[in-house]
Amino acid sequence: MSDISSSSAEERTINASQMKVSDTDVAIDVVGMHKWYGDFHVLRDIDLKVMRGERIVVAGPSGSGKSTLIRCMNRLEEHQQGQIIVNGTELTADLKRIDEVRREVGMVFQHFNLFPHLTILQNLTLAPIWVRGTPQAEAEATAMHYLERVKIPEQANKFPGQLSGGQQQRVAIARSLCMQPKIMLFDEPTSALDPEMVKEVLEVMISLAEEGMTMICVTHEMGFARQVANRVIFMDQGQIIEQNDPENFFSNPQHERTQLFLSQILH
Ligand SMILES: Nc1ncnc2c1ncn2[C@@H]1O[C@H](COP(=O)(O)OP(=O)(O)OP(=O)(O)O)[C@@H](O)[C@H]1O
Repeated sequence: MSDISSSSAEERTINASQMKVSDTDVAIDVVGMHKWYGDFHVLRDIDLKVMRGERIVVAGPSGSGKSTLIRCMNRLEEHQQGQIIVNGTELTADLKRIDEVRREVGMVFQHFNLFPHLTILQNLTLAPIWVRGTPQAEAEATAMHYLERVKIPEQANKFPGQLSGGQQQRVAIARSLCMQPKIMLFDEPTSALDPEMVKEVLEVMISLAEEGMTMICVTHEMGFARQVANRVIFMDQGQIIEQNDPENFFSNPQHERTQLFLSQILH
């Protein structure tokens, strides 16, 4: 397995100019969006346009609303004001399409959320068979393809508890890929992992980025942000207060809250 840390930035940095995106090629459009938990105004006037093929890292202090924002993008959480348009569907307006939207938007969580009593193969084929109606043999072939893709085909018949955390997270990524999503949301996918397992999960995410997957990642992995993101978004107290390409974001943060955050995590 290649060593991310020893790869040069030139080898790994993905050229933003290679992305073929235009104003009409919007994957997710969040417009004037607000969300409350009871009386608590958790997201305030969020505007965010994500183009197809973009790789966005969402950074910010604990409690700033990062997870809530991406959970709103596949309606795991409901917003109360404004619009979230995913692949052309406004999430509150067209509830009938919500299942379809969820299939187009894969999500990987901090805790892998695998069913412990099912084998890896069964975890991967469950939704394709029962949600999509895919024949079992086809679902299993697809599952094996994606297990190869995340480099653990030999684990297919084991149970989640027999795998390391890094392997379980790779299974969770493969499970999302089995639904052939157009967009992948990652909510701190490496936070629950031991340090030595972080790299193997980041490598899978990097390869997805290299293949052009639209990705929005909440992560504290600033090395990943530098290497892979073409935009870093900084949230504070429910607002996006700064966004920039990684080079400028890290070298020249504009907002004092961003400067403080970076000084705390990078030193
Ligand atoms: N279901 C909920 N009900 C009420 N408040 C919630 C709920 N979920 C999150 N919150 C609160 O909303 C705020 C934003 O939470 P969120 O998890 O989005 O932040 P975050 O930036 O992802 O934080 P972290 O980096 O610690 O995961 C926090 O103050 C949190 O306590």
